[in-house]
Amino acid sequence: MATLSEAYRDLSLPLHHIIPLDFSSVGSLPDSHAWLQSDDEDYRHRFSFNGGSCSGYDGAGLSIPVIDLLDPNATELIGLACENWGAFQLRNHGISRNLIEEVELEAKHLFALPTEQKVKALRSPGGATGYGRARISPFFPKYMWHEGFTIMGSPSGDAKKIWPNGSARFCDLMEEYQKQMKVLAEQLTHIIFKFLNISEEEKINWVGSTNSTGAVQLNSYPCCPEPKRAMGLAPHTDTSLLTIVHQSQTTGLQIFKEGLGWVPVHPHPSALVVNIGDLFHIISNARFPCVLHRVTVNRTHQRYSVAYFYGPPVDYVVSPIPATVLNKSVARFRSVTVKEYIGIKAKNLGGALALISA
Ligand SMILES: C=C1C[C@]23C[C@@]1(O)CC[C@H]2[C@@]12CCC[C@@](C)(C(=O)O1)[C@H]2[C@@H]3C(=O)O
Ligand SMILES: O=C(O)CCC(=O)C(=O)O
Ligand SMILES: [Fe+2]
Repeated sequence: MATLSEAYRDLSLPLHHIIPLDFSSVGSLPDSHAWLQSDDEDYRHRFSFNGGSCSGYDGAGLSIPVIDLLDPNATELIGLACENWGAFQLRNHGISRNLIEEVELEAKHLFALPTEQKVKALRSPGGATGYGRARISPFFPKYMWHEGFTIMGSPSGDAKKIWPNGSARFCDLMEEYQKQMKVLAEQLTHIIFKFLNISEEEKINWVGSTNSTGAVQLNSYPCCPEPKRAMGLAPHTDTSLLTIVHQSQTTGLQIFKEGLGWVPVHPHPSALVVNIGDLFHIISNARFPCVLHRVTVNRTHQRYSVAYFYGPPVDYVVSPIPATVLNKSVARFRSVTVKEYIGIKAKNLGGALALISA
């Protein structure tokens, strides 16, 4: 059984799309990081989303729902949020506040290190884990105001390069976080299957298996001298089945909603953000949108987030589930292995779903 890291092995990126800027050494926005509004809009159109205003938001406070996992109607509320928004915020999710705060603190320590120390764990061109720019960097004309650290399973190989004498605490916390996030992701997957009326026979046999895939991405968006012309994380959809995000108390995350434009996802101290990724979009036969999202930056507050990406084993064949196909009478996507889809997405990003449409 291939691993998630192996799925990325042949999808090599040039070093300039991996090495982040030394943000501490610049006092003004370099041209390489100065975006025109059209850079973002052009890209959004390539995802074939129509309507909505890109810059102005007049949604009168509308945003994704905040759902309590202990609510007796949680299944219905979560299912409707997936249909209407492709995302929601989740309270009473069962992950201890202490663990989340400790993981955020480790991320802050890591990103506060001098660049020469962080680049010791630079992601290699054919690698999947370690320090670097977002993988989507080559699809955009400008670089993002962002640095990331990707973890798949034990981060000890990368962490030891940064802290040769003491990486145990970082590693233990990241492993515990992945363990707990996996349980939550499985619980949400079961809830969503129930909402979709997926019967026992159709139930996907990998949920709860050791082969499901998970990855953690620590994200940092440093304070930016010209935030209006910079981009934290460019518009993208996640490749996962679903993604669970903890955001620090600094605004920046926005999701694109037809008719409304870019809608902010305000940090809620006790909530995690859950969003539908491409794989659930395929499985649900497009009943759930895979939500397009981006991150803006600001002048005074460094922003952090911790994203957990959950998906089936990489050899698993993903296709619209018959119960959901019935609703639309025809399957909108052909079958594809997760590994094959990762490869198509790495070459086509927003065009990947169109390339597997049936
Ligand atoms: C499992 C993964 C999803 C991700 C690629 C990765 O291998 C680890 C990093 C993830 C991330 C985080 C920032 C946005 C994103 C599009 C990217 O460039 O790297 C996602 C990737 C994804 O969802 O495809
Ligand atoms: O920083 C955030 O809030 C979102 C991060 C994100 O979209 C990602 O890691 O894929
Ligand atoms: Fe994302």
